[in-house]
Amino acid sequence: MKQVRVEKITHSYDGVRPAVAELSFHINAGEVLALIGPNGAGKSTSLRILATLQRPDSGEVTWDGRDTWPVRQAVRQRIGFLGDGTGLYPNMTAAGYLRFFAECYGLDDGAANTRVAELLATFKLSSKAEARISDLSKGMRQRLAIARTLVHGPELLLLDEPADGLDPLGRRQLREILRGVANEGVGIVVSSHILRELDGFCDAVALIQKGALQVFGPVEEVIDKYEVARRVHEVSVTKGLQQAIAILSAHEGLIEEVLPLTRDEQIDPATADRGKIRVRVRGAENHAAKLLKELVLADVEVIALTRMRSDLEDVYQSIGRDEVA
Ligand SMILES: Nc1ncnc2c1ncn2[C@@H]1O[C@H](COP(=O)(O)OP(=O)(O)OP(=O)(O)O)[C@@H](O)[C@H]1O
Repeated sequence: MKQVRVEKITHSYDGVRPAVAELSFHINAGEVLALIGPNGAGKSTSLRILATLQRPDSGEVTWDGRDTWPVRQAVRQRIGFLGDGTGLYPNMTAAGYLRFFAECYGLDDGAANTRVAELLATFKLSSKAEARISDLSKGMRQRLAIARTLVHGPELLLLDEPADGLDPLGRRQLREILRGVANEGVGIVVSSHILRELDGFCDAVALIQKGALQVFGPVEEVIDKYEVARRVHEVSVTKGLQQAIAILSAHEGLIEEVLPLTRDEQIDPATADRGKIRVRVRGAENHAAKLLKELVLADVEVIALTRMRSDLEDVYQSIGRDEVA
């Protein structure tokens, strides 16, 4: 497939309140689309409809312009789907589990063994091939569940909250793996209610809220459209706070907050010598670097300068939503 389009899908489970309403977005081959929204926004419903597991009340999902519902059996062969829960069998070995699915998809012994070995290697599970699933860590189990969705070489991968519960290292590994899968031409839709999980690795983003689309487009366009021109940074100062406030006010004029360095401290922002300043910094990262240099040259003791929010979080803030973590 080249492009999958969700065209004005509306679906209600109770016939009263729509779980998704007039939702439209698309995914191109080789792209990662982040489907973001708070709990209950309609992400899982959208993914199930995309997977042809549920028929929308109205609207359609098309593959290269053709409605998928009449040909759903064939389309399902071309989709990898990870829904709520991993669907792992705890008593199987990692390799046995993948081989089982490879056989379900009709691969012969030789092809199945090759595919299983490839997937175990891609998902960094080769050393655990003969380990029982119940003995794997959460991150490994999650990787195995995703590996299973790729056994049959799908063209579209639909993953419902795949990063849920993974630690930062697990999330980074997952991103790298999915980026690699997308680079081979697979279109990927990943849902999450946590913006930070998906920032920096998806190509396009669809933000949904109460079943309705708020924003859709390539990440860069969305960021430009919502004029995320100023990024919130936190400057931690152990000496020279007033000097730092003066410099940052003169340059940026947008100090959001002055806070104590630690929770136990109480400070008066007008007189304190140490503290944290939250400031909206204009433009690219190198602008922050220039400010840092100026602070240091003015003898301000800066112990850290950290970006507080990701670009997508700033987009979300600028459309006035706060339900996404
Ligand atoms: N099988 C179902 N029967 C009845 N209502 C449902 C069903 N599945 C979802 N809903 C309702 O549809 C709406 C959208 O739910 P959905 O699971 O698609 O959202 P979500 O964004 O995936 O949420 P979460 O992040 O909590 O998984 C919610 O109001 C939910 O209660």
